[in-house]
Amino acid sequence: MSLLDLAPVIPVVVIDDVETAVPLARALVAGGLPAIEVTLRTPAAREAIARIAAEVPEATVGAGTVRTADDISASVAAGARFLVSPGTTPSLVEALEASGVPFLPGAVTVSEAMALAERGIKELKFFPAEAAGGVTYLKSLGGPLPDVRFCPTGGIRVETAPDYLALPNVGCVGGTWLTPADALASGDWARVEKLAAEAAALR
Ligand SMILES: O=C(O)C(=O)C[C@H](O)[C@H](O)COP(=O)(O)O
Repeated sequence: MSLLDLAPVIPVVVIDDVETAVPLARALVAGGLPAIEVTLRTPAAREAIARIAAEVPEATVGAGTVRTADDISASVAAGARFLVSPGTTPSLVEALEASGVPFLPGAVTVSEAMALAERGIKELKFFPAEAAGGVTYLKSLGGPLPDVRFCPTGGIRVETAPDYLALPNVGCVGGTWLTPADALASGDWARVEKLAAEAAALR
């Protein structure tokens, strides 16, 4: 099954305290969102991926903010089952292809999407979605590139997600709104589960 079809929303999570990783993942899964993207933006990220992979088998945990070949090897070694990059460089795409796990490379322009499609990569992250043109822009890409599907991420919230999900070239959306920093800090897993359930029902 494709990464874009696991759930209508991929939660993008920024984990500062590794102790929150497992309860956070459990709350997201309980709410109905099994695919979880842990961004490599914090020092705790790698260990967080490892703990979720080991202790929450119902989750499909992946790494986000993947920028280098080292990010890829460290993430896969930690247990990441998919990889997401904010953008794409020639060396990064080669390393993603060699990683052995599914991946969503970032693209915004028609040329970036065409270059990836030329290599047979037709499931992409569209980042930063809102800032780059949002629903209108993605709808336009669907004309000339109907075979390329996207996971738009960046600035999307529960109120705007349905407009993206209604597009034929959108498989799912990504976002941080399901895991507010204050809920993580206070361990309010019931709130995270509720936000996840609301998102899981979007499609
Ligand atoms: O870290 C990455 O790899 C990114 O590409 C950026 C994230 O996907 C966005 O920061 C999502 O954040 P929100 O806009 O708050 O939903």
